[in-house]
Amino acid sequence: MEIPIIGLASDHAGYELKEFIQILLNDRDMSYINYGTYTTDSVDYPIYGHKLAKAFEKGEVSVGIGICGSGNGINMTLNKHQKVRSALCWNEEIARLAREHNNANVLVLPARFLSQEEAKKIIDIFLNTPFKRGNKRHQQRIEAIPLK
Ligand SMILES: O=C(CO)[C@H](O)[C@H](O)[C@H](O)COP(=O)(O)O
Repeated sequence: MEIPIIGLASDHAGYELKEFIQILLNDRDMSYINYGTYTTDSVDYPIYGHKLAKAFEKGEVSVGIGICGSGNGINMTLNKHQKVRSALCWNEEIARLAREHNNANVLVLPARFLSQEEAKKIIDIFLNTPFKRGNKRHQQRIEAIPLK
């Protein structure tokens, strides 16, 4: 089984949650690369969303976690990239569906609207739920997303 390398990216609003996530991943001996931001100074989320998406497209990481205040800005940025299916998840059920139905490869968290404990549960669901690979309708819909 492929051991995932997780790419992390956030703006200033997501910095603290990203720090927490790194502790969580360290505790679990999981590999990750942090693409910034590296301080709480105000920055623009597109810079970090594009960094994470490019790393994903180059194969440096096989799954991503993006974070900003509401989640919307970094999610919009990530989804501009053809190979990325980024899902904004604010509870466990949305995270489970993002994997089972959408085969999302990047999880986006809204840092200003989640506790660390909620984020931890969402991350666990996202990383451990498989796509319903044999399901024709979900597969067809995913294949129809990219612009031809
Ligand atoms: O893109 C966003 C909103 O859709 C993110 O939540 C940003 O983190 C947020 O806009 C940052 O806000 P700030 O007032 O500059 O801290």
